[in-house]
Amino acid sequence: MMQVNWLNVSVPQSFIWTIAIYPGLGSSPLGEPAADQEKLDPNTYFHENNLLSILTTLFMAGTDTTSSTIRWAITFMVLKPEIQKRVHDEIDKVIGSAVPRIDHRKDMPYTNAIIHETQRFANILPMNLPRETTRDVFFQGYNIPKGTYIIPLLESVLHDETQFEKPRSFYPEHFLDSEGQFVKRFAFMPFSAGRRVCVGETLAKMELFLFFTSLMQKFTFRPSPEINEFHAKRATGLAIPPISQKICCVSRI
Ligand code: HEM
Repeated sequence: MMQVNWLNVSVPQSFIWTIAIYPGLGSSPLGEPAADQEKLDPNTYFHENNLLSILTTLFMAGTDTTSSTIRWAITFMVLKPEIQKRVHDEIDKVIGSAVPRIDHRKDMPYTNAIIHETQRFANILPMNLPRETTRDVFFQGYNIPKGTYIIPLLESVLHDETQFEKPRSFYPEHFLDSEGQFVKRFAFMPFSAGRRVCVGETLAKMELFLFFTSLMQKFTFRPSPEINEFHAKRATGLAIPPISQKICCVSRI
């Protein structure tokens, strides 16, 4: 409650604040009559069980996915030193020694293409998330009864040969036009699509750009001399990372 002295209580300060503190102050964020007792009822939105559940979901959905993608990006840089060099060149030209910012992205089509191609090719959530129909559905000639489990395989779009020239290769040109400018692809759906699309998509895209460029700005990645052959093999997990392999991070500074 210390915060209340200096916060403007009519302006929600954060998600946690909105659910955990605001309703107790006298009115809900929606301007409805407040309810301290609402916070005590486990069936209401403002109960702390709900807050805990939402935050756990955000952490679970938001950490492994992003870190697995970064691990794939580094793996591809180790395997493709000529591509790594082009990313380094673009970082040196656009960012230099500054701290990477999200507004650098629009001037970095090659790096942006690498991140998109990493997500497309690595396909870290091939089984997506299972969903269930809430009513009978007729879709593309099929009757799908209410209560059917649906597992939309993202590979069917991410590796679709009618959509990508070289679906089974790491090929950044999938996201570049003939002028070297970044191009969006309709079939790029690592975050799925529709009403249940990943709620963290925008945050994840910002994180991927900032983490990847920060790492690449500071290091050159090479296979460790201790290992004979470096692979892009899939490990297991919900968000599938590459297998663990030793690499050398050579400082560029
Ligand atoms: C590279 C990073 C990420 C990828 C590839 C990814 C991908 C996905 C996919 C495919 C889904 C399922 C969508 C569907 O069922 O159709 C999903 C759901 C979800 N994602 Fe992400 N995600 C990423 C990062 C994040 C981040 C950073 C957050 C939040 C901090 C997040 C939060 C969620 C949540 C809460 C759901 C469940 C949404 C729902 O059930 O309606 N994700 N994500």
